[in-house]
Amino acid sequence: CGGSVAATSATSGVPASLTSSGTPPSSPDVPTAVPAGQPTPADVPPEGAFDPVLALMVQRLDTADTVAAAKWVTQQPVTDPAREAVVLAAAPARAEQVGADLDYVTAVFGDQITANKQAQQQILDGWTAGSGTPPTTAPDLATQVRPVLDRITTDLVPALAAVQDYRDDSGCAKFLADDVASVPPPASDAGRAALPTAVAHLCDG
Ligand SMILES: O=C(O)C(=O)C[C@]1(C(=O)O)C=C[C@@H](O)C=C1
Repeated sequence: CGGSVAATSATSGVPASLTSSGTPPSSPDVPTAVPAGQPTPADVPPEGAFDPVLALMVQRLDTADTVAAAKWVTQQPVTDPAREAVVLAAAPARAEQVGADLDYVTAVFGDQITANKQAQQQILDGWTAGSGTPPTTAPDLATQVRPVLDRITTDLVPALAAVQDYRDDSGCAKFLADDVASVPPPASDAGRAALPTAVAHLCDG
């Protein structure tokens, strides 16, 4: 017999399920619950809401010169994972004390460390490149510098608790940008360059 390979007859089963769709929903003459056409004003934090947070972030960035000096003199790398773990444990511990949001505090402190490293690196790169005079002495990191950072943690966490409810405001990012531009900035070029990193997670949107 002829060995035909292809099926030749149309299947008799008709896909009936596709034939009954396609009726559009009736046009919506039903009244809507929310009046249309009203622009929603942006939810904006109160004036100066982020000022205490920003002041502490600036203080923290202002430590970068001293931290960098200590690292230059003792020839330590910028990144100290063990110390980062200490900072990133202390911040949520403080958050639990003051009722701050743990995820918010952790995200913001991650940014503080990144920003501090960014500033330190810029300062160290400058010394390496021969701009400015590198230090020959520096305060001790463990006994003189890190206690300052620890004190800032103690203060920054409750300051974050005070603003955490504004982070979802539709006007948060714009308001924050204006606030950042209006507060006294970090003292050094490196600190000023790192400030956007420090504030990166203050607003969600
Ligand atoms: O304590 C240090 O050694 C710092 O450089 C400061 C800091 C911080 O921002 O807390 C930044 C980078 C290090 O990896 C650890 C901590």
